[in-house]
Formats: sequence, structure tokens, C-alpha cells
Amino acid sequence: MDTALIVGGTRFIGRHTVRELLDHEYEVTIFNRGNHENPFAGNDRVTHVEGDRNDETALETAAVSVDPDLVIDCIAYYPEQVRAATEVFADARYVYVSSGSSYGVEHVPKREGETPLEACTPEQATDDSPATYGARKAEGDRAVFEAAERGVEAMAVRPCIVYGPYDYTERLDYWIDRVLNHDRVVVPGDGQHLWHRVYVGDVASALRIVGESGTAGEAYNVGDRQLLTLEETLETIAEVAKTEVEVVTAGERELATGGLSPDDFTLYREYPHVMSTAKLSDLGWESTPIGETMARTVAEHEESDRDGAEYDPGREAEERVLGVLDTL
Ligand SMILES: NC(=O)C1=CN([C@@H]2O[C@H](COP(=O)(O)OP(=O)(O)OC[C@H]3O[C@@H](n4cnc5c(N)ncnc54)[C@H](OP(=O)(O)O)[C@@H]3O)[C@@H](O)[C@H]2O)C=CC1
Ligand SMILES: C[C@H]1O[C@H](OP(=O)(O)OP(=O)(O)OC[C@H]2O[C@@H](n3cnc4c(=O)[nH]c(N)nc43)[C@H](O)[C@@H]2O)[C@@H](O)[C@@H](O)C1=O
Repeated sequence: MDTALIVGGTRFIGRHTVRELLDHEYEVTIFNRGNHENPFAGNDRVTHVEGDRNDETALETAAVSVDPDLVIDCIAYYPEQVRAATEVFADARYVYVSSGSSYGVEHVPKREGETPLEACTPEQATDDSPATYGARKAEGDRAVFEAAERGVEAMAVRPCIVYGPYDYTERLDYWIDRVLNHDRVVVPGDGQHLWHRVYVGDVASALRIVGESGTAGEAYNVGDRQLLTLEETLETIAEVAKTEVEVVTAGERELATGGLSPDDFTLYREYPHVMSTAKLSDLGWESTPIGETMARTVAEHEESDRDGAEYDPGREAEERVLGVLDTL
């Protein structure tokens, strides 16, 4: 049986990746600080090693004691972390969880090896603000490419917006909550905007497949095969929840009547963000049908206490907009 070590593993992407690896007969070790509940406590095929990934000695101790065949690094936000991990785990196959944010140019679609990545200055590489997130993730990609040149079997996977059970970002939860609790829901713009998303289970399978058969020094995008516009997203949520929703689109001027702007809404992006997944598909990866992923996501949302309230632009403001639109 192969052994896999996951840096992270208890929250969302890592949690689903542990499940994916267990389903494919791996012996799994999760390496984290122990600040979050371990959903695999009691599972004798999952070992927990406590440590901070910024403590290189702790990472080295884990590398020696586990001697993993495969390492999946879920929690690298700084290029230095990727450099350290590719040295410590130089004998393993190593997969870095990168991001679609690595891309620095708005091509449609964004393609690996073709669409330019964000640049990253030394100052940005150690900056801790969200503004440099994409630059830091891109520099992590370059650390993977450099490690591969030294002979390390290192790869990167770039997910777009990830959704599904246990999504602590709660972005899709906001829209699910709106559809489940209101008959009429305001969507910014004309409802046709595209921001590529990916089901978390398909990110997990991508990480395993790239770990098993990806080429060292390569990056692989991962995204749902079928993209939904924001309007279609709400309609699909309603369909799987067996309810009805009236999607009311509101442009900038209409939103302004409620003191709102399009950017007040989560998962709205004016320019399309689409990633090609052809390279990953060539490795045999497949995307789960959207009806199934949304049904699983909505079912788990209903069991959870997540409501995406932090993204709520205010129902009162939304109702003012609906009122104004009714008079037109
Ligand atoms: N959500 C999205 O839409 C997207 C996410 N990504 C990437 O996905 C990754 C996040 O995945 P996520 O779902 O959080 O993964 P996990 O499910 O692995 O959860 C995060 C894990 O990391 C552990 N952790 C956090 N800090 C440290 C540390 N310093 N040392 C050791 N362990 C640590 C946490 O446990 P503990 O706190 O106990 O240590 C937890 O187990 C990031 O790399 C992000 O860039 C990329 C594109 C899209
Ligand atoms: C525009 C852009 O948008 C998307 O990019 P993404 O990767 O999903 O970015 P995100 O904001 O979702 O970050 C992912 C997680 O990561 C945490 N997070 C970030 N920065 C640090 C950070 O520095 N430290 C910690 N601890 N957490 C952080 C952050 O809180 C969140 O939980 C893709 O569509 C993508 O394709 C795209 O193009």
C-alpha cells in the first residue's frame, strides 16, 4: 500500500483529499497544528502528526518517520514554504495546491504554460495581505518548476473557486441560503457572468491523479467541466432543492437605488474567469456531473449551520431594489 502525507487535511480541500486517498487504498498521514477538529480521529488508516509547517525540523521529522510516496501540500501560501517542502520531501512525489489566482492575465480560457503568471517581487513573497495572494501562489508554482529541474517529482494543481461540503469560505452558501429562503433573489448584472468553479471532490481526485501520473515540473488546472452562469447557478440550486426561485437581475443603476453595487455580491465577477482543464483530462481525470455536485452541496448545506451571512449585502437593500424594479 502507498503512503501519502497531507500537509493540512482537516478542513475542506485536504479533508476531501484524505477521503479520496483512503478510497484508493492509501495509508494516510495528516500533518497539521491540531487547531481544528480531526474528522478522521478513530480511523486507523489515518495517522495525525502534529506540527507547524513553518517549523522545518517538524516537517523533516515527519518526512523521516512517514517516508511518504506522495505528499499533497494544501496549505502553502508563501513561496518559501514550497521551497522548503520540495527540499524536505525531495524523495516523494509532491503536489502543491496552487490556485487559478496564479494567472496574471485575463485570457479566456486560462491555459497552463501559455497564459502568463503573476510576477512576484521579494517584498510580495513575504507579504501577508490578500492583495499579494495570487503573486505568492504563482511564485510557489515557480518553486515547483525549479524543484523539478533539480530532479524532484514536483507538480502544481490550480483550482478555480472550490465549492462543496464543508466549504468554510461560505461563498456558495450565501446563494444557497438566498434560494432556500426567498422567492425572489437579486443577481447583479444580467445574470450571465461566469466565474469558473470546481467541486471539491473533483479537486481531491485531481490531486491524487496528478500525484500518481502527473509530469514533474508541470501545472494542471482543475475546474468543473460544465460552467454555470450566476443565474443558472441559482436555478440549479432551486432544482436540486425542489423549490422555485425567481432570479431578478439588476444592473448598476438599479442596484444603486438600494445603495448597492455589483461587487457587493459574492461570486460575481464582471470579466469571465474560465480555466482550460484539457491537460488534466488527458491524465484521465473526470468531472462529476453538475446536478450531482450541486445536490450533494445543497444537502450538506442544509445539515450545516453555514449561511454565508458575511456576504449578505442586506435583504432590506435588496428589497428596495426589487421594489424599484417592480415599478418599471
Ligand atoms: N477555497 C478555494 O476556493 C480555493 C483554495 N485554494 C487553495 O486551497 C488551499 C486551502 O485548502 P483548505 O481547504 O484550507 O485545506 P485543508 O482541508 O487541508 O485545511 C487546512 C489545513 O491546514 C492546516 N494548517 C493551517 N496552517 C498550518 C500550519 N502553519 N502548519 C500546519 N498545518 C496548518 C489546518 O489545521 P490546523 O489549523 O489545525 O493546523 C488544516 O488542517 C490553499 O492552498 C488555497 O490557496 C486554491 C484555489 C481555490
Ligand atoms: C480570482 C481568483 O479567485 C479564486 O482564487 P482562490 O484561490 O479561490 O482565492 P480565495 O480567496 O478563495 O482563497 C482560498 C482560501 O485561502 C485563504 N487564504 C488566502 N490567502 C491566505 C493567506 O495568506 N493565509 C491563509 N492562512 N489563508 C489564506 C482564503 O481565506 C480562502 O479560504 C479562484 O477562482 C482563482 O481561480 C482566481 O482566479
